[in-house]
Amino acid sequence: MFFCFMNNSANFKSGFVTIIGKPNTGKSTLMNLILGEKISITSPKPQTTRYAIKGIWNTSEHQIIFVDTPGYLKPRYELQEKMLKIWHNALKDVDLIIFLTQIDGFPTEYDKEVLNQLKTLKNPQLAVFNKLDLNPEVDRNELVKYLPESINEVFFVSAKTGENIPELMEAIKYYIPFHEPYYDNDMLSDLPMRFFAQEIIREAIFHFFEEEIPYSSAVLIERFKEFPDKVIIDAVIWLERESQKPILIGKNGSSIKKVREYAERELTRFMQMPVQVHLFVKIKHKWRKKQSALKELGF
Ligand SMILES: Nc1nc2c(ncn2[C@@H]2O[C@H](COP(=O)(O)OP(=O)(O)OP(=O)(O)O)[C@@H](O)[C@H]2O)c(=O)[nH]1
Repeated sequence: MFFCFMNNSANFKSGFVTIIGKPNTGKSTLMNLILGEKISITSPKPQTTRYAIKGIWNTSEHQIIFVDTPGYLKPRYELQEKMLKIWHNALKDVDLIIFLTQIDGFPTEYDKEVLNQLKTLKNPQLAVFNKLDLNPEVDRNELVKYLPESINEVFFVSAKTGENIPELMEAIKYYIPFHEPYYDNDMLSDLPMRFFAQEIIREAIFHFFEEEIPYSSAVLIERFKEFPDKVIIDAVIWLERESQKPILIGKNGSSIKKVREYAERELTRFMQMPVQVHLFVKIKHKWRKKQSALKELGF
């Protein structure tokens, strides 16, 4: 972690914001929109975010650090237990909690459970109803009735079209305390590039495959070598069963080639230099259910 004290904390604001809510409500999309850079993965399938990812929003007067938490869910197996722990940790000690939900179907049992947890917390809280573009005529008063008193302000936005996002961004700045910046101000994230490489490869797998393969895959970067003119990355994709291997690889390697090409394109764009990705597929039997395997894979 880098600290820098160039700014006078008397008028500089800095703090931590966590975005919580049901999977697939648009947490990653919202954070990427605010930060103006793609640093957390997005996909139309739920639960693609397994980590608390920090992204940093720097302005001349603010430094706001976002923790993009996994969707809250009741643990069913070992991996989800870990995700729930990450979720709880992300709530502790943050300066602002953004409860993100989508207008359609609100309040789900899920929303009610999360809002019940929020009631007990003292941090400032914003409720954000996303996907306004899909329900522009919604009766807002009807929805607001379900919110607890712990919520300070309510916003109706579209992370897709950007509607009402500037107003939300102003509110975020307002609730952040006066404090010197926590990080060097040209940093977008304190996560190493190899973490992004891992996430982008996972995103590619979510993009090209159905249900079973993405949820059974873990990606581990084995080599990340930076040269003056390019970056070379070797990554292993761990699957749970032998039978999944031919699916991921595809006929004559056609499917895994798509994953590789997607990852190379996205990483080249992000790192602004050519990136070569080499992928290897291996099996770790039922890794999602084994404590030791989860540890080895970095969970
Ligand atoms: N129409 C519409 N779609 C949106 C909006 N915001 C996000 N989406 C879509 O909703 C899907 C889920 O978005 P994500 O940002 O991945 O959701 P998330 O909450 O981070 O999901 P998890 O990682 O599963 O927790 C994607 O297909 C987005 O493109 C919005 O304002 N309007």
